[in-house]
Amino acid sequence: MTEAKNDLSYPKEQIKVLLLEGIHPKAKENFERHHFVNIETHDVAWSEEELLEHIEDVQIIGVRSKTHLTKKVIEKANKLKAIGCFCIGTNQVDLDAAMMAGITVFNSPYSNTRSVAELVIAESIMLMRRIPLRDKKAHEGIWLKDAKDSYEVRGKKIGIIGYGHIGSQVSVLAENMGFDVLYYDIEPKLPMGNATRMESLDELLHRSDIVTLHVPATPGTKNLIDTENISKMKKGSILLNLSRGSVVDIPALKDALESGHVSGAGIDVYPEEPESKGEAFKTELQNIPNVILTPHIGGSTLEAQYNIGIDVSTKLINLIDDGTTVGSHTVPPLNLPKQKDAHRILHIHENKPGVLSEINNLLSEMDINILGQYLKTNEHIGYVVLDMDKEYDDRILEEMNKVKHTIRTRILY
Ligand SMILES: NC(=O)C1=CN([C@@H]2O[C@H](COP(=O)(O)OP(=O)(O)OC[C@H]3O[C@@H](n4cnc5c(N)ncnc54)[C@H](O)[C@@H]3O)[C@@H](O)[C@H]2O)C=CC1
Ligand SMILES: O=C(O)C(=O)COP(=O)(O)O
Repeated sequence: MTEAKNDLSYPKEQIKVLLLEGIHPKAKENFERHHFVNIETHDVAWSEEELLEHIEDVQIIGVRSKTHLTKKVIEKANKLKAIGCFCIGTNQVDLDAAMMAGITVFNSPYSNTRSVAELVIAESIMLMRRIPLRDKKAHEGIWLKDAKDSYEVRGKKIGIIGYGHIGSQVSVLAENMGFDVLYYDIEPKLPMGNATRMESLDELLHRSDIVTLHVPATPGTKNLIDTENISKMKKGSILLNLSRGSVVDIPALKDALESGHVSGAGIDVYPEEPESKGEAFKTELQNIPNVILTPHIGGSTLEAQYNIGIDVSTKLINLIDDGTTVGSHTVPPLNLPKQKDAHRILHIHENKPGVLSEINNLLSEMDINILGQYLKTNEHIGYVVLDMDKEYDDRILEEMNKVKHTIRTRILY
């Protein structure tokens, strides 16, 4: 067990906020409006070495999809209270390490959903009409006017793999465009509109004219679309991947595009992606006809980035101000009322028997009256919040920290 960490409710100017990867300025503005002053921003992602060098004084870090917060970084981040993923994916953070260090991790689960879904529809039409080739030729001064291999999307089958926030939003837009929508998810999901749930991935692959991926990066989705599954796709069908680079086996897709088994692809995410804007980029899919390659910009619209900036910074500010963890992927989610005439103890501990009774005994021995008590646990850790009506006394923090299995204690006063 690591040593428990103490945090007092100290002035906000001492809280260092580090925002990486060009997070929208609205986030910084929001922190400033809430009296945070020590905010450092950078337009690029940081490497593990850079993080290891600077993470020790950081209390709040904001990243997008490129900065990897590994176990090694988290173990060095002694003061870190919270990580904000200013995006949907959280796979760039070692969530288990963060949880066991009592670090709250937030993301923005809906703010760029629509942006991704719109791009899926746009690319579906562009690829069904073989626009990449005709666009290239027109730029080269060649008038390629014909209807060869060009189809409407109306009446075609779009197969959505992963029917979560983005997949179901694609479903609604696609149906409105006249697509016949099929979907497959490992969880039971109700259909939107007239969409049809497929019993198996195989069934979806066999039936779809366009297959679009909207699953997270997990061990279960690694190379989900490999040679075997590509061979189950309809001849001449199209593949879209705007989810994560790990989901598609790129050499297998390249072979299928070259053989014509897959007639087009829209790829936004790659197994290896450059860290920052303007860097060189290489993929085996370059210069293959009817392939749209985009630099991981599915969620990159001004609307989405603005909304994400406000959403995640607000969650981080609420955590600091009153301990609220709603939306957390690590510390159990608690929605807390504002403190009123009380000090608040926030205690994160390993979820082992006896912790709560030890805390309650301790408080009663110290003659502390509890005005409100809130608790949420998950399989590994517990989060208990106690409002007390007593003058703040340094000993409380010290004693709370001695409670067995304590990970972190913070007091707001
Ligand atoms: N290109 C970009 O800029 C963006 C990419 N993304 C990616 O899109 C992913 C999906 O986002 P959301 O829809 O918001 O996530 P979500 O969590 O709402 O939905 C994911 C769905 O995938 C399902 N799923 C998981 N494993 C599966 C499997 N093996 N087969 C079938 N279904 C499976 C889940 O049950 C869930 O319903 C994110 O995890 C992120 O990686 C998200 C936003 C922007
Ligand atoms: O929201 C996500 O998961 C994304 O993939 C978008 O990532 P980004 O913020 O553009 O680095």
